Amino acid sequence: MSDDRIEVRGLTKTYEGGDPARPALDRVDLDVPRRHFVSLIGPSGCGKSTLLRVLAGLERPDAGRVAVFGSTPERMCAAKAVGLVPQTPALLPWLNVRRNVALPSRVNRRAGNAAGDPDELLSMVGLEDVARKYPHQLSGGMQQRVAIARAFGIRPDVLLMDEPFSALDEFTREALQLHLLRLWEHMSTTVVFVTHSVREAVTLSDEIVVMSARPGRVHEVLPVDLPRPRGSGVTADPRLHRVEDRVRASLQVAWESGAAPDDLVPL
Ligand SMILES: Nc1ncnc2c1ncn2[C@@H]1O[C@H](COP(=O)(O)OP(=O)(O)OP(=O)(O)O)[C@@H](O)[C@H]1O
Repeated sequence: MSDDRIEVRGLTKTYEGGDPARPALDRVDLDVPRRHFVSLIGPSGCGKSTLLRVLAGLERPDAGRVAVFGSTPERMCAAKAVGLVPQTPALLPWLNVRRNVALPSRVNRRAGNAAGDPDELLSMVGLEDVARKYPHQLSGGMQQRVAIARAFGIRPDVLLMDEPFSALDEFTREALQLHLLRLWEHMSTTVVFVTHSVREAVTLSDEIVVMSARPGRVHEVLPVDLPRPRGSGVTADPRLHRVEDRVRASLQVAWESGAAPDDLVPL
C-alpha cells in the first residue's frame, strides 16, 4: 500500500438484489496519485457514483482492495480527511453564506490541520460580497460555489465530487470550473470528479478514466497533457480539442462494448 496515491485493486460491487452476473463495478483497478485531479466519465449506470461512494467509505466492496493514501476509506472518513460534494448543494437555510462555509471547519475540524479561512475561501470563489446573504437569496450556481468553498474549508486530503455542476447552465458551469481550478491549485487536494461532460473533464483533469457499463469497468485511462495553471484561454488551446477527440472516441467504444441489445438502435 502506497501513501502517495489512492489504490483500487479488483474492486467488485453488486448491490443487494442486483444481478451478480452484472455487478455495478467489476474488478476495477485504479490509481490516483496524490494532488492529481482525476475525472470519471462513462455511460449512465457504469458505476461512477458507486466508485465514489466506495472511496468515501459509504459502500463496502464485495471483493477487492481500496487504499486511500495507505489507509482505509472508513479511517480516512473518520479522520475528516475526505470531503464529498454532491450534485445539489446541501446548504443550511438558516445560516448565512459565511456561516455555512465556516460550519464544517468548526464541527469537522481535523486534528493538527488549520481550517480554511471562510472569507478567503469565499473570495476565491468570487462570493465575498454575499457573505451575509442566506442560501435562498442566491442563484443555483452561487449556492454550488458556496458548497465548493465549504468542502475545501476542512482542507480534505481527498475531495470526491459527484457531477457538482450538472444542474447549471453552460456559462455558469464554465465559470465554476475556473473557480474550482483556482481552489484546487491553491489547496493541492486530490480530486476525484464525476462528470458527463467531455469538455469539463478535459478542462479540469490530469487524467480521465473512461468507464464502460454492464458491468461497470475501467475501459481506458487517458492523460490530459495540457499545461497548468489553466484559465479561461484553455478552451482555445488546440491540444484541448485533440484530447476531447480521444476521450469521445474512447467513450464510443466503451458505450458500444456495454450496450444492451435494446440500446442498439439500427440506423
Ligand atoms: N442503492 C442502489 N441499489 C441498487 N442498485 C443500485 C444502487 N445504486 C446504484 N445501483 C445500480 O448500480 C449501477 C451503477 O450505478 P451508479 O449510480 O454508480 O452509476 P453512474 O455511472 O453513477 O450512473 P449515472 O451516470 O446515471 O449517475 C446501476 O446499474 C444502478 O442501477
